[in-house]
Amino acid sequence: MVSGGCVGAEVEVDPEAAAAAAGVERDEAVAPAPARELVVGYALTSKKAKSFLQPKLRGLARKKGILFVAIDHKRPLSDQGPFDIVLHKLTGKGWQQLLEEYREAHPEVTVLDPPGAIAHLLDRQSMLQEVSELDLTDRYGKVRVPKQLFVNTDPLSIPAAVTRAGLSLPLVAKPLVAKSHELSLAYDPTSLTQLEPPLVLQEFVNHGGVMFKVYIVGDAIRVVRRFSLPNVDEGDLSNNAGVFRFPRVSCAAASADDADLDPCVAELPPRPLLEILARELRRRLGLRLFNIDMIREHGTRDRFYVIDMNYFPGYGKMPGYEHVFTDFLLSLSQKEYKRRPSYSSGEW
Ligand SMILES: O=P(O)(O)O[C@@H]1[C@@H](OP(=O)(O)O)[C@H](OP(=O)(O)O)[C@H](O)[C@H](OP(=O)(O)O)[C@H]1OP(=O)(O)O
Ligand SMILES: Nc1ncnc2c1ncn2[C@@H]1O[C@H](COP(=O)(O)OP(=O)(O)O)[C@@H](O)[C@H]1O
Ligand SMILES: [Mg+2]
Ligand SMILES: [Mg+2]
Repeated sequence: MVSGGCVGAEVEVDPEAAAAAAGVERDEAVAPAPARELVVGYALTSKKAKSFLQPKLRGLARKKGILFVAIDHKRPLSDQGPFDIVLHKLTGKGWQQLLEEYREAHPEVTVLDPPGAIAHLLDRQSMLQEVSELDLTDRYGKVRVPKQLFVNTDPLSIPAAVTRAGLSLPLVAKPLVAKSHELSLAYDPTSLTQLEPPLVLQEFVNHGGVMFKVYIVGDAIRVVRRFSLPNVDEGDLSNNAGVFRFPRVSCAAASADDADLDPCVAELPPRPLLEILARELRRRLGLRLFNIDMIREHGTRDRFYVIDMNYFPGYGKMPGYEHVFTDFLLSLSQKEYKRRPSYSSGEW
């Protein structure tokens, strides 16, 4: 039975990430502050601006010669600025139009990230396409995508479509649009007819109730563990009928002792595997700001699944994000952008 557990509660952050947050031992070269202020225009919802532009980020940025300036997303950008970088996470045709006009007039300005690249992650079918095609297997492990099926037909025909596609229950039903977080779990064929397409149906993979949020900021990678859904066993399948909505609880960071977690479940994915995955996805997607939701198949050590990807996620919850982000912005201003990947983990 899937409980309404706190999906998303952060349970652990790597000690080294904390050290990195303190700026104690960081192994990447910190780009020197620019001669003049680096002006970063931002176009974000008020919720996003509040969660991302925390005082600790603004303060450190100021010290490093970086100035965040709000963009009026209803006026031409050329009448505002000048900007060195435009940072955005807004939808809407009006904004896209203004941004494209600005990019044509100002190719020298870095846009984080280009709308065409962001588009890959806006729906739950295309978002995992590159991971699926990459089919990463190396000596550190294997990274795949669960079997999934896009359905946009009469709900009564979903059970037959699932059978034809060879998907096994239980299935996670996810709205096609990534911004919608109304997810549910279907245990039996009949419950599939209660679903509301368009949806992506994804095989549920047992993963011991812990997932990994892999945050990417340029070359930098940070991994945190979050509580996730518990395993589903045969009993659940036979004792449950119907569709179970599970709450999207994006809990604030909560520290918890690793000892509470089975080490086989809680061990972070191998660093070299994440570095290859991140490098490949940056290249294939043309994105610098995204995260990867990853789970380890229960009972295995090195078989992983990517179940979700997000553009410009909640970096404010990532310990030390203010250091990672300001170094990244400075590296862009140097235009060399030759940092060694910075990685912090308590276990690598
Ligand atoms: O705000 P937060 O901190 O919950 O961040 C959300 C992300 O949570 P996470 O960083 O992964 O823990 C969240 O990630 P999940 O989809 O929950 O895995 C999304 O990226 C969400 O953006 P959107 O609503 O899908 O456009 C993010 O919301 P926005 O604030 O970017 O709208
Ligand atoms: N295929 C899956 N197998 C197991 N658990 C899953 C699967 N897909 C999603 N989940 C669980 O549901 C949560 C939310 O799913 P996700 O695809 O990340 O949607 P959202 O974009 O709302 O975060 C995940 O963090 C994980 O706990
Ligand atoms: Mg997710
Ligand atoms: Mg998501």
